[in-house]
Amino acid sequence: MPIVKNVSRAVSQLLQSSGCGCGISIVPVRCIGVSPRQVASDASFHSVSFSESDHPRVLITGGLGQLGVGLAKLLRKRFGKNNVILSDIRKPADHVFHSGPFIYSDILDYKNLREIVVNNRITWLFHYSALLSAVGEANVPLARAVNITGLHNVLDIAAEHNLRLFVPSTIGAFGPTSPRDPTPDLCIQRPRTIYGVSKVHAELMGEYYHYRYGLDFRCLRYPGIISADSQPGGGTTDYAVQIFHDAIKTGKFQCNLKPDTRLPMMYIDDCLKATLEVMEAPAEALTMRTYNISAMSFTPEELAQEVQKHIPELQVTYNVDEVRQAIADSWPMNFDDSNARRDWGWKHDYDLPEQEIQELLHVSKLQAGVVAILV
Ligand SMILES: NC(=O)C1=CN([C@@H]2O[C@H](COP(=O)(O)OP(=O)(O)OC[C@H]3O[C@@H](n4cnc5c(N)ncnc54)[C@H](O)[C@@H]3O)[C@@H](O)[C@H]2O)C=CC1
Ligand SMILES: CC(=O)[C@H](N)C(=O)O
Repeated sequence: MPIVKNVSRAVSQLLQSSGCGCGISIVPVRCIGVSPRQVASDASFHSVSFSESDHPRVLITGGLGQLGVGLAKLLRKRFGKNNVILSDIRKPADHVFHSGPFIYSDILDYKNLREIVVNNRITWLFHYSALLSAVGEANVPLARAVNITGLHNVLDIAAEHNLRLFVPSTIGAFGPTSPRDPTPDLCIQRPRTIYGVSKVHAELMGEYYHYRYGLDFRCLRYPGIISADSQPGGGTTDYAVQIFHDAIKTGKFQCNLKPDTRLPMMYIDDCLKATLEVMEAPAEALTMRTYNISAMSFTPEELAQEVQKHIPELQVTYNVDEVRQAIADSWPMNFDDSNARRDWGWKHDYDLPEQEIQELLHVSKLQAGVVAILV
């Protein structure tokens, strides 16, 4: 399974593209929906949600976080710019606002969400809104509202309007009593964070709606996701993103986890690829509705060593955050994703060492850029 060498390609990619802030603008939406929730007790939604010859009409909730903008970019390439609507409760950066449709949507506002789905003839919904593990522990009532009540709104609207629904779960859906190395799809799940509890709830509710109402619910348990052009949203695995930003900006990085804390991780391109692939997979290929996906697994110390190959002057220190450390110690160290590989052909790209010559060329370009920034 994944060793630190496997991180090479992702590290190179991340360091190359590191940077990017968030500018902003606003698009208010009136709330005019009035009818009550309508999931009939005998409802059945087994038909496909759009004509196979058409592109899906996509809505992404919580789209301005670490993952949503990249997902929109990928989906717009595939389905057309105007078929993919990003939404959030925050103002989008200028470049995001100008890159395709954006709309305000608070997932706690059921009527507004339904209005958006109806008016835009949405057929696929990617539900990204959430409070992540560390910020969730800091504000449990809000995490409960967004991650659980918000999910209920999304599930009802998806069932009512026959949507194909993707909800990401996480390595955080497991806990200290789960097998940790590796963690299979089906095993004991007793997480000890509100984030983890809400994600187990999402997995179970989505599957229940699938079997009870025929909702086309699809769910992947993501590892910690590393990216360079988007900021992490307050999770336990954030260090693995922050190190790239700090390495480029200051040449110093203070890690809030112990150096030997091993967690499953994935480069963002692999994560988004998997998300699109599972949504496009024929229903008959899916023997389950919730799958682990895996790529690599490393510790802060191993990642730091890898980054130092590109930026030897990077100084790494450790100042452990007890809350995050306790969370990390209860999470999987390696993820077993053999079911995803078997059922719908999941295969990650970012773990193979690059051809030596490519790497050398890449590194020298990279070092030139880094020196220019640091001087
Ligand atoms: N980034 C990661 O490493 C991982 C992410 N995931 C899941 O993927 C999804 C996306 O993750 P990230 O982009 O990293 O999250 P993030 O925390 O960066 O972004 C979440 C977004 O949700 C929005 N949001 C909060 N309250 C909302 C509300 N009431 N209505 C609408 N939007 C609201 C926030 O404004 C934010 O832009 C989440 O569900 C997360 O649990 C799962 C595993 C790993
Ligand atoms: C792994 C996740 O779900 C997220 N990045 C977090 O650390 O909370």
